[in-house]
Amino acid sequence: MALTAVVRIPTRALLRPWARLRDSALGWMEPVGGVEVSTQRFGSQRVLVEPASAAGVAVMTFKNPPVNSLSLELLTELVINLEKLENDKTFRGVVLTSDCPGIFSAGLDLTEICGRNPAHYAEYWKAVQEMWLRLYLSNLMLVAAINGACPAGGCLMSLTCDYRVMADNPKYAIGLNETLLGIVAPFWFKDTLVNTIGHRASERALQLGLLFPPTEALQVGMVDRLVPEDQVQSTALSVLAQWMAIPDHARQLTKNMMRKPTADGLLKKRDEDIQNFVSFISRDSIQKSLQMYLAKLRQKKG
Ligand SMILES: CCCCCCC/C=C/C(=O)SCCNC(=O)CCNC(=O)[C@H](O)C(C)(C)COP(=O)(O)OP(=O)(O)OC[C@H]1O[C@@H](n2cnc3c(N)ncnc32)[C@H](O)[C@@H]1OP(=O)(O)O
Repeated sequence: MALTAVVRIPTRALLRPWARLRDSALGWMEPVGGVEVSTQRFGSQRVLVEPASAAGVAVMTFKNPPVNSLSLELLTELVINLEKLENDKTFRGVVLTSDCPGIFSAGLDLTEICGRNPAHYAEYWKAVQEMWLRLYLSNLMLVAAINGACPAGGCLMSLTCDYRVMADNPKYAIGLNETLLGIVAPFWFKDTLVNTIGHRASERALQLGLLFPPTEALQVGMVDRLVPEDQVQSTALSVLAQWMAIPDHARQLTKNMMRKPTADGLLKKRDEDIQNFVSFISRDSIQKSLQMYLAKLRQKKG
């Protein structure tokens, strides 16, 4: 891939993302008798965080209607809230789920990667990398409660979790469908998939941009369990309860041992990956493909 575009990569946003967002996590920690304890509900506009009834567990719900596309704002809020959970030692496990009926996440926000300028593409891609790195290397136990469609970046987000529970509804599908949009899943998307379903299945799934209905997703190992739609979250919570029985220290070191080499692949060349993305996404032919895809999505209603 030609590396032609050279862009300044803004670091302001993601080094201290909270500096550019009004932090609406009111009541996150309140001093009680000199001890900090978690209060009932926190989070931000697009990412709600609620402690579950089981001690040590939180539910993180994405609320970015209509389709939970991964806008720059949603990505930033996700990282902020995850960091808060990581820092609050009362939490050991998190369920990730969606507030948008029938949709877990539509993946990257196409309006962030279409018709913008190179500096914006760079800032956005850095946020996507950050989301992946933070989730993939999280010390917390993460369980995805996939209660709807889960294409591309939505699928990637779920693949960073330690376990995936999906609604058994044939209307929903999950997969890395990038090639259908005329774009290429980057190597770290590919690595995450290979680590989950193996090389041969990934090769086929990535080339064909396969979106697997739940039964096939279970067969190929992309999800771990299918349950009726109204039991997705409760099942995710009961899976977490089982994982909580494992001593944290041993589990965390094991997770890190399994995942760090993959994460290092990106950590070693983050800037190069951003330059690659910007130069690829700025091509006229790629912008045309994305515009046509967006237009098709928008026409569906008409
Ligand atoms: C080296 C370079 C590498 C480049 C790598 C780039 C990696 C990219 C990863 C990605 O994630 S790209 C995004 C891929 N996502 C998709 O293909 C999903 C597209 N969306 C859908 O299939 C459907 O919307 C849905 C999620 C199945 C939901 O269907 P539903 O019928 O319920 O809703 P819609 O009417 O289709 O959509 C409502 C509304 O939302 C807009 N929209 C949908 N998806 C996106 C999106 N990803 N980004 C931005 N906007 C999206 C859609 O256009 C509709 O808008 P309006 O018509 O209401 O304006």
